[in-house]
Amino acid sequence: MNLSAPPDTLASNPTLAVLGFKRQLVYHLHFWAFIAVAPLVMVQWQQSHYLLSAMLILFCANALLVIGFLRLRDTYFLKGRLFPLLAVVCAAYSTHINGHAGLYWAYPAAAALFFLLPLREAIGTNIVFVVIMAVVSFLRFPEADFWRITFSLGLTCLFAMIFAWLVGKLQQELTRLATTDPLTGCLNRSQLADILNSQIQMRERYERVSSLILLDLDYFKTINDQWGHLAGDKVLTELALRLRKRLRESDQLFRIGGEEFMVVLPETRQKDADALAHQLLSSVSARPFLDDIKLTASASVAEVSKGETWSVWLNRADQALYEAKAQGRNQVVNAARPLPAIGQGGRAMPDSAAS
Ligand SMILES: Nc1nc2c(ncn2[C@@H]2O[C@H](COP(=O)(O)OP(=O)(O)OP(=O)(O)O)[C@@H](O)[C@H]2O)c(=O)[nH]1
Repeated sequence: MNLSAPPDTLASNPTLAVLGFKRQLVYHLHFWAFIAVAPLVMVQWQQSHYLLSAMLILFCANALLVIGFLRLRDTYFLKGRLFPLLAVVCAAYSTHINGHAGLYWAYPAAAALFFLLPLREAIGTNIVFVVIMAVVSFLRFPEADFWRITFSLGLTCLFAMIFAWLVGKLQQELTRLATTDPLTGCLNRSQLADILNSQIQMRERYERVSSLILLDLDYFKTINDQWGHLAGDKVLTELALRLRKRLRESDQLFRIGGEEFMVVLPETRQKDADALAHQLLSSVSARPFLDDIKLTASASVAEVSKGETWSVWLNRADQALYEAKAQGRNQVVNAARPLPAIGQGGRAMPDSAAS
């Protein structure tokens, strides 16, 4: 059996990258725990500690299953629940029968729990663990040792908890930075394919139809030229605020280019998306930006069609936006619906002809 780590492949988006790192962490923890514990099965057996030996066999079997499932099925066997349970029970029982020789295993076990379980579960499990170890130490060792063990194990848990909490925060912050545009706080292109694909799946599986709107400011270059880049930035920030104000919580707002935005509207038909696009354009033109910068925008609307890929869907919207610009700007154009595929390729049909 090949026990090397699963291959590192480049993740297609930041969320998948974080999941990939977690997978590697779980894999390595189980792998090295297996290497460390497997010889102890024999040692405990030779010392006639059959129950402990059986528990360690279970621990090793679980480690092998987790490693195997990660490699072969890309899933996390029992979500790692057996590792903490067995580690806690084995460490406590081993301390009870082996004294200090068993106690040493409590420290790596306590730290490992923070990397395998969600933070709250790890804290709860470690509290139970420290209490069990305190009881075992109280029964097994002199009082001075009981205090030393309880406090040193408690401190180990505390340090591991702080570290795991900070790593979790760092992961969240890095994911946020990698998936959002720093100027406007909108989503950036990194998750665009995944989010459009999930809407396509809703369409294919449940007939739940989504639409998207592309919105692009008109003659934005002149704003930069006339008022400066900083004013241009402020206009973009205010635009994102105005758009967000009009959208629902479930809608997703992307900044996909300099002054181009995209809104993904789950469970929204073309007709409703078109009405919303008109309202968004009104929210741009109704009031000047930064008190006296008057602006308009152009938009396109595209409802997802059966069988199309996200790039075809986005491309149809792009073409319609191009038309809105070409037809004089400050207007909404509905994307052409694709014709049903004949043989290899279907051609797009204008919306008016489709309806
Ligand atoms: N201030 C600012 N300007 C940006 C940013 N990103 C892109 N731009 C500018 O946006 C302008 C886009 O210009 P064009 O693509 O010609 O589009 P436009 O002037 O809006 O013209 P139409 O789209 O054809 O109506 C360029 O001048 C870019 O420099 C940004 O983050 N901040």
